[in-house]
Amino acid sequence: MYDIIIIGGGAGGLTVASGAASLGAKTALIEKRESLGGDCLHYGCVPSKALIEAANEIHTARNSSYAGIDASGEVDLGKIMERVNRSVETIQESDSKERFETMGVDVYKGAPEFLGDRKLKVEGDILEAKKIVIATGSSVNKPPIEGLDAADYWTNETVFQQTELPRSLTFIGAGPVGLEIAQAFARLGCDVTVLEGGNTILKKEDPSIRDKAMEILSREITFITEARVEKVSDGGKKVYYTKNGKEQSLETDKLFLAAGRKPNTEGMNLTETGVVLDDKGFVHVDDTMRTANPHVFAIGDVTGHMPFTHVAGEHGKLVVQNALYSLKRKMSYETIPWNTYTTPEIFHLGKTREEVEEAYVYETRLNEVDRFVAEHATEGFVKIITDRKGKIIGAHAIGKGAGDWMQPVVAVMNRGGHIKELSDMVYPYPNHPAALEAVSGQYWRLKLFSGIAPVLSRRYLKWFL
Ligand SMILES: Cc1cc2nc3c(=O)[nH]c(=O)nc-3n(C[C@H](O)[C@H](O)[C@H](O)COP(=O)(O)OP(=O)(O)OC[C@H]3O[C@@H](n4cnc5c(N)ncnc54)[C@H](O)[C@@H]3O)c2cc1C
Ligand SMILES: NC(=O)c1ccc[n+]([C@@H]2O[C@H](COP(=O)([O-])OP(=O)(O)OC[C@H]3O[C@@H](n4cnc5c(N)ncnc54)[C@H](O)[C@@H]3O)[C@@H](O)[C@H]2O)c1
Repeated sequence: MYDIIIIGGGAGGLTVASGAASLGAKTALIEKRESLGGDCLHYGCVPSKALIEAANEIHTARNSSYAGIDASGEVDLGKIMERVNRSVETIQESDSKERFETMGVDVYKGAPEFLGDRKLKVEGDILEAKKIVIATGSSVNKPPIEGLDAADYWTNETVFQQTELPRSLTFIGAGPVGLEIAQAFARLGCDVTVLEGGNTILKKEDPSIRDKAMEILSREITFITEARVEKVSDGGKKVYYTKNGKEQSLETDKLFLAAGRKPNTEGMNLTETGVVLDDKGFVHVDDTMRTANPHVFAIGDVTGHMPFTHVAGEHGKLVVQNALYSLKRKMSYETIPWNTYTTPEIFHLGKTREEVEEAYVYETRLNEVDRFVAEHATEGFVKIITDRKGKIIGAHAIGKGAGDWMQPVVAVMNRGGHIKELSDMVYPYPNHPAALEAVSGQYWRLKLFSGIAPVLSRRYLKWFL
C-alpha cells in the first residue's frame, strides 16, 4: 500500500512526487509516455520559448540595417528545431525517471484504470494508496470542424519536429498558444494568418492590453476576428470560416490548430472512484484540490483552473500538505501572474479593468522611461489598478521584457500592498523596472501636488523659510 500515488508526470505531478518522497511518504508515480516532464517540457513552455528566441534572433539580424548590417540567407527550420530540442533534452535531465527513483519514487509506465475507491490497475500491476492525485494535464482541443480528421495540420505536439518552413501558415485560435507560435513563424519568414472565432485576440487580457497587442502584432500577422472555422478541405490547405454570417475561405500551405485545450480524463474509469467532472469535462475540485472523493485530489490543467505550469506547481505544493497531513489549506488565485511571450511581452496579474466596477488606474507609457527610450523600445505601457485606498488589485503591462520587470508587483500584491510601496525601493538607473517607479510616481503626484498638500506647503514656505 502506497501513501500516495500520482497519475501524470508533468509539472504538477512531479511537484507532488518529489515533495511527498522528500517528506518520507511511500510514493508511486504513473506516466503513460516514455519520458517524464509533461506538456510544458515536451510540447509547451520550453520548446515554444526556445523557438521564440531563435525567431527573435533572426528577426533582429534581418532588421539591423540601421547599423550597416544586411543579413541574408535561407532559414533552416530543421536546424532551428535541433536547437529547440537540445533545450528540451537538457531540462529533461532534471526530470528523468532515474532522478525520481533516486528520490525514492517508484515510477510506473502506463495509463492506469481505477478499479475502486483507491485501487488502480496499471499494465500488469495492481496498486493501492491512501491518497491518489490526478495530474494528467490537458491536450489539444479539436473543435467540430468538418474535414479536420482527414486534414494534415500542425499542433503544439507536432510543430517542434518539423523541418520544412511553409510559405504560408494559418492558425485557428488567437489565444496564447496560437499567438506565441504564430509570431515566431512570421519572424522566420512565413506568411501568417490567424483566424479567431471571438471578437478579440487574447480574450483574458485587459482591454487596453488587447488593443495594443493587436496594433503591434498586426504588423507581422494578418488577423481575421469573428471568423469561426467550420470546415477545411484539400488536406487542410483550404480553410472555410464564417464572418458576418457569410462563408468565406482562404488557402494556406499549412494549418495550425490552437483552438484551446481539453482535459485528459479518458480511459481512467473515474466513475469507479466517485470523481465528478464539471460541464466542460474538467475534474471538479474544491479549494483544497479535493475531488468529490476526499481521498482523491486533482491538480494542474485537468482541473481547468488557470492552465499554467506555475499554477500546476502551486497546486502540487498544496496537495502535498493537504493529502499527507489531512490539512484543508486553500488555493487562492488572486495574486497569480502570467506572461504571454510575444514580442513585446504581456504581463497579467489580478483583475482587469473590465472585472472591477470602481477602480483607480495609474498608467505610464514606456516612452516616459529612459531605458526604453535608450533602447528604441518605447512601445507599450504599464497599468496599475487599485481600490479607493490605493491597494493594488490588478497590474498589467505590455512592453519589452515585461514578464521580467513587472515581477516586483507580485511581491507587493502578495502582501496586500499599496501602490506607494512600488516607490519604497531604489531603482538602479536606468533599469527597466523603473517603469514601476514612474507609475507609482503618478500616485504621489496626485497625492502631493493636488488638493490640500500644495496649499499647506506654499504657506509653510512663505512663513518659515
Ligand atoms: C504551446 C504551449 C505553450 C505553453 N507555454 C507556457 C508558458 O510559457 N508558461 C506556462 O506557465 N504555461 C505554459 N503552457 C501551459 C503548461 O504547459 C501547462 O499548464 C502545464 O504543462 C500543466 O501541467 P500539468 O502537470 O497539469 O500537465 P502536463 O504537464 O501536461 O502533465 C500531464 C502528464 O500526464 C500524463 N498523462 C496524461 N494522461 C495520462 C494517463 N491516463 N495516465 C498516465 N499519464 C497520463 C501526460 O503524458 C503528461 O506527462 C503552455 C502550453 C502550451 C500548449
Ligand atoms: N505564456 C504562457 O504562459 C502560455 C502560452 C501558451 C499557452 N498557455 C496556456 O494554455 C492555455 C490554452 O491556450 P490556447 O491558446 O490553446 O487556448 P485559448 O482558449 O486561450 O484560445 C483558443 C482560441 O481559439 C478560438 N477558437 C476555438 N475554436 C475556433 C474555431 N473553430 N474557429 C476560430 N477560432 C476558434 C477561441 O475563440 C479562443 O480564442 C492558455 O489559457 C494558457 O493558460 C500559456
